[in-house]
Amino acid sequence: MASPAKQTSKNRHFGQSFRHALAGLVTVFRHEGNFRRESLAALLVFLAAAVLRVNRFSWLLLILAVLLVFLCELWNTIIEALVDIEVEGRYDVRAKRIKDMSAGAVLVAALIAVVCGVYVFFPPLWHLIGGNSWMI
Ligand SMILES: Nc1ncnc2c1ncn2[C@@H]1O[C@H](COP(=O)(O)OP(=O)(O)OP(=O)(O)O)[C@@H](O)[C@H]1O
Repeated sequence: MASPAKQTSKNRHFGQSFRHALAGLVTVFRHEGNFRRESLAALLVFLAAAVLRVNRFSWLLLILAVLLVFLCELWNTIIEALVDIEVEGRYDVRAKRIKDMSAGAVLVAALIAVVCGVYVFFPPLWHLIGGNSWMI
């Protein structure tokens, strides 16, 4: 997925832009342990959804929740990289604040994903263990 050597000019066509965007995703996947863990968690969530045969709306909810977490993790990685370029390894209290707020955004996205997961999986799991139907 290597890009043309040392390009700094604008991409000339959609294919080139798309290739660079894909290279960006591969870079995040290779270098960010959190992104890999979240990808694994997403796979398990989709596997559980398939096994429990959840409905179309639940699939939509799960896919959007997973994409939201990926998006926030991507932005978090971008912000960390920009901060690191700026401070060049020095301790800076503003760098700490920016990185911590950025990580906070990922946490909020993860909480939204957990709420979606509970909404989707609680009823079928409750049904599976024979719980009372008035609960759901
Ligand atoms: N230059 C800096 N100045 C001050 N604090 C910093 C600096 N760099 C990092 N930190 C602090 O250290 C923490 C870890 O920074 P690092 O860049 O390693 O993030 P990370 O481990 O990749 O985070 P995440 O788990 O969100 O991906 C930050 O959340 C921040 O609190």
